[in-house]
Amino acid sequence: MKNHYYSETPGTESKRETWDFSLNGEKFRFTTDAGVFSKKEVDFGSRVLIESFVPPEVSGDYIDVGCGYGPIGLSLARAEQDRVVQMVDINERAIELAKLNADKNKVDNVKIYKSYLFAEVKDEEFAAVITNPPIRAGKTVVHQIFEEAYHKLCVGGELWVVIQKKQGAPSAMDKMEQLFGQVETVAKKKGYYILRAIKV
Ligand SMILES: C[S@@+](CC[C@H](N)C(=O)[O-])C[C@H]1O[C@@H](n2cnc3c(N)ncnc32)[C@H](O)[C@@H]1O
Repeated sequence: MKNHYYSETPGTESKRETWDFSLNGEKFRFTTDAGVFSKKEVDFGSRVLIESFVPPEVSGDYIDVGCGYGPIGLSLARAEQDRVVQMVDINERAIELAKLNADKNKVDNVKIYKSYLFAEVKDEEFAAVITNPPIRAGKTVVHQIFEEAYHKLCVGGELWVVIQKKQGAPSAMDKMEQLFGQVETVAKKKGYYILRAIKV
């Protein structure tokens, strides 16, 4: 468990790298490290999610669950500076990097902290829950994110998920439909599905 990207404290020796990356036409400089997800470049699925995302009509904060070193949350926060984007992850090294990356990229409208799923999240009534979920943590954890997201969203709030077909997109869709009463495939690219469910 220790060396997986979803460990609380990665056992692997730190080996930080810094690189530039454009997301939705905005330039970012990210520092990543051994023991965090997709450390060489922004994950393709996360990129498709960022590019497909359409802000919900309702006002309120967003939360990026399993934020890693921060590409999704920071990109959404830069795009919508009148909202606060909360970013949580279980991996302490990822949280440290997400804070550093927020600072270096001058993104202030974020609140970044360690949390097992929503365990430390005190706020309710989010306008959007966005996640590239930790598939390797297992289906139970992924589906738990959807369940807790439903309770943490305001009416009109939206759950946005990126998931590969081969990593469980069909069962994710079933679970989201069960909880929200509907689910929509907003985009499909190279086997990655972008799913959205609205709390009505
Ligand atoms: C697929 S990665 C996505 C990371 C990041 N959002 C990105 O786009 O690069 C999933 C993330 O979920 C985190 N994670 C795993 N289990 C978790 C849990 N129980 N609670 C919170 N985060 C968790 C992992 O540490 C990892 O950073």
